[in-house]
Amino acid sequence: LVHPEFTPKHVAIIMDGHRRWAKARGLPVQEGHKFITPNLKNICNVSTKLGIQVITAFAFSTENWNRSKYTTSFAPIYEEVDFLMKLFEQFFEEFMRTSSYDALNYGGKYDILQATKSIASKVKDGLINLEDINNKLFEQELATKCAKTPDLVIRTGGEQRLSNFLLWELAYSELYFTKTLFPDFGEEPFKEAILSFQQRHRRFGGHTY
Ligand SMILES: CC(C)CCOP(=O)(O)OP(=O)(O)O
Ligand SMILES: [Mg+2]
Repeated sequence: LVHPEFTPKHVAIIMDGHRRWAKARGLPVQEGHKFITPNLKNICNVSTKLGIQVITAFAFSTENWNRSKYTTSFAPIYEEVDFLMKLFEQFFEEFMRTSSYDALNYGGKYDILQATKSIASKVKDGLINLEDINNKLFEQELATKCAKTPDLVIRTGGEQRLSNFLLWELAYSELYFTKTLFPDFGEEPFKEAILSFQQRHRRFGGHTY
């Protein structure tokens, strides 16, 4: 990697392409999802070596609840979702000690709306004044607390969209899209994303060349 001093401190990852990977091999979709834990573990280990402090992985969105829902006479069955939830339980058991955290049942618009409602009710109750509302106060109301905005967001699987992920936090993050499906997203493709970041010229809307 060139310029190690320009390594991003916070990398967000939209893990995508699990089902396509499985279908291309004639496997059940769960075989694609199974790569979440080992690949994230690998990415966290590589990140530690590179000096990346935080990994935020988009693991399950508020919209993902509608997956493989079919109803029996008793109740809706969420086969794929149940499998993913069990996978996340295993993930948290393995990962509680690292600084990676998972965006689970997360939606950017939902988070912005709940922060807005919380602030509005505090203004109504006289706890804060309108003139107190600024970026810092708003960010404290977000579930993510906007602790550290991602320097880089990577999306695997070929799509080039944010899918309602970290809509406030990604204001000036560098975007990196790769066709590589997440099950194939190992150390080398991850390092290619970091190398691409290191060659960017971030201006944050400010100074010109
Ligand atoms: C829920 C999420 C981690 C799964 C990401 O992969 P995916 O199921 O969207 O896979 P496809 O984009 O290939 O359908
Ligand atoms: Mg997908």
